Parts: sequence; C-alpha cells; structure tokens
Amino acid sequence: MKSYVYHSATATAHALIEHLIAMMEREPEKTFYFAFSGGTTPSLMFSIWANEYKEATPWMRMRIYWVDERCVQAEDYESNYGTMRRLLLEEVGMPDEYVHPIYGVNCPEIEAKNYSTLVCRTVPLLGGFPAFDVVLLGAGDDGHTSSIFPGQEYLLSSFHPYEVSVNPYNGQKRIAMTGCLLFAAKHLIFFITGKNKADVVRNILDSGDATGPAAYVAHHAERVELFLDVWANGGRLSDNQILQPAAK
Ligand SMILES: O=C1O[C@H](COP(=O)(O)O)[C@@H](O)[C@H](O)[C@H]1O
Repeated sequence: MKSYVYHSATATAHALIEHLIAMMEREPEKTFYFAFSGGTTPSLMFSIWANEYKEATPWMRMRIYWVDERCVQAEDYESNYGTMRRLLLEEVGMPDEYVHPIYGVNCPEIEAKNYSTLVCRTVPLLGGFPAFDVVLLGAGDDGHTSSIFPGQEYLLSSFHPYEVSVNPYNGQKRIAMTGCLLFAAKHLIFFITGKNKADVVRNILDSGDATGPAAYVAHHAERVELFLDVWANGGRLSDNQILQPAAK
C-alpha cells in the first residue's frame, strides 16, 4: 500500500487528478475504465478537474462507471451520478455513451442485477471478473467504503458484482460494488480528506486487524494507493512533521 499526503484537500485533489492523467498518458492507445465513488469528498476534485484540467485530460479514452449509488433520482443532491454529471461531466462535454450511471430511481434489486450485467458485458475481464483500471474509493468516518457499512461485510465476499445495501443510519437503500469487483480492480485508490477521517485512515494504514470495510479492502486488495490530506493523516505530512490546525 502506498500513501501520499498533501497539505490540503485541494492539493490532494490536484495530485490525484494529475496521477490519473499521467496513468492515461503512459498508455496513449488504451481506453480506461473508471469507477467513481460518491459522497461529498470527490465533489472538490470534480470541480477542479473540470475547471483546471479540461484540456489536459483524454476524455474520449475514459469510460465512466460508479462504485455506488444512493436510491434517489439523479436530480436529488444525494445522487452520486447527479453530482458528478453536474460538476464534471456536463462541464467537459463527456459524451453520454461513455457514461454508465447506476439508476438510483429504479427498483434497487433489479437495478443491482442490471448494472452487474452491464458491467460484466462492457468492462474488460481479467481472471473471469470485470477489472476496472481504476476504482476510486472514499471512506466514511464509520469505516464504510463503497456503500458497504460496518456489519455488512458479507458484501465483501459476494460473487454478485453489485448488490443492494442499506444505510443503517437512515434506512436509505444503496447499490454497492462488492468485493468481487473491488478486489479485481487494477488500481484501487482511496481519496480521503478531513480530520473526521483520521481514525479510519489510521485503521487503514495500521497493519493490524481491520475494524471496518474500508480497512479490510485496503488490507486485502492489490495495488492500493491512498491520497490523503494532512488532516486525514492525523496532522502528519510525513513521519516527522506534525501540523497544527490553522486558527480560524
Ligand atoms: O455514502 C458514501 O460515503 C462515502 C464517503 O463519503 P463522504 O461524504 O464522507 O466523502 C463514499 O465513499 C461513498 O461512495 C458514498 O456513497
């Protein structure tokens, strides 16, 4: 596992975008299959990407999928697809045929099956499973990742690519990428910022027992990278430098 720590969420987002663009530049003939997470953390990255890297990004070689979705309509502020569409995809003119949303408004059980079928049909297989080039993950401060919450670890060993999960805090249904795709990804990248994530990041970086889905995935997947801001890393920019929060 490699971790990269930057002095702010903005700097982390810049570094991650540049990392992804560099990855695509190294293979100029290749089409890249991305699965993006939702939540609030990637919103900053989407805005920076649209505003500062529109010309530098090979959009036509990107295929866009989602790690997870909340079962709401795309116009809802909670929609992971709706957020990325508004902040990034519409801004850069990404063609619809390259974008594969999870339809949160559909019956969750049917949508999980349909999306699993779509992913199996369109994402190149490796060892019998669809293998995304990049799966971008976040983590909740309770240790959830994708939409796999603590107590739902059985989804990590599911052979269905996507399954229905439930947000235990409000009963909202979700559609979540499960272990069979998470562990098949060529690059699994966590993008985590903010001091409320420091405990979960410590658990991810700690080689001891994982205490939640995010740490479990990080400990058991290959080629895991963490893009962190200093606050998610417990105030540490490096092993010997501990920052204090700036006074407001
Ligand atoms: O509910 C979700 O939470 C996590 C973390 O979200 P954040 O708002 O704390 O950034 C996210 O990775 C996941 O995709 C999302 O649906």
